[in-house]
Amino acid sequence: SGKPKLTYFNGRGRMESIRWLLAAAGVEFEEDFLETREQYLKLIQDGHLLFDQVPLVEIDGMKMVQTKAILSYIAGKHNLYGKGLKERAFIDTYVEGTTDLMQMILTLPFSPPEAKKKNLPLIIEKAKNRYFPAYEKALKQHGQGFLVGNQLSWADVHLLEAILMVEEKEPTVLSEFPLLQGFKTRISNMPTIKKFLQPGSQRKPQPDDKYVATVMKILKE
Ligand SMILES: N[C@@H](CCC(=O)N[C@@H](CS(=O)(=O)O)C(=O)NCC(=O)O)C(=O)O
Repeated sequence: SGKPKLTYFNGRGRMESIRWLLAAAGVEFEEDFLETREQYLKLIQDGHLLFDQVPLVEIDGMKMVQTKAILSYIAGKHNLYGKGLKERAFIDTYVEGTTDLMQMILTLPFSPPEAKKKNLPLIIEKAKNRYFPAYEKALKQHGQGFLVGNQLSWADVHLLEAILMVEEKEPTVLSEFPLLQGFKTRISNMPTIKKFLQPGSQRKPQPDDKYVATVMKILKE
């Protein structure tokens, strides 16, 4: 069908940033949800998972794995990777920061209850005192509507995803960051992103116990 095909569990995990970026680029995609360990083992036996891991994205005749490689490919293909080496370097830097922040949140549901209780406040503290101040400063210094250059990039999409994810845990997290508040409104209202934020889109809900149990069952972790 020509549309990229995403193979992953029916939940956010590492694949959610790929859904965001494809949606922001206005690219329709199909999804294959892993529900059983047999499905996962068959992908491995058929030689589709280079490192026996998902996300798997079939795109342009390639079976891509490794989330960052997939995201970079999509960003490069859809003009979301800036203009030139320096803009791309800034985008990579900003994306690594939001990756570090989102990775903390991603692992929460798979942590034991006492770790969850301890780590959530630490994540909010890092968001408020390390990550969001950095992006507030970046927006202030760049003085444009976007983090890099004068157009939407992978960095903007990734930061919006991270802001919404932290707000799900702490709704007032942007109260000290006026530029990020404006950024959130501006980027959320871009047509392709606005559409992805509407109910009924392929955006996934927060992970619940069922999701965690399914992933553990499939991966036997
Ligand atoms: N660096 C890889 C890591 C992928 C990864 O660890 N995937 C997990 C599933 S999840 O963490 O995304 O939920 C997996 O397939 N684990 C199976 C295994 O590592 O044997 C990426 O970014 O894609």
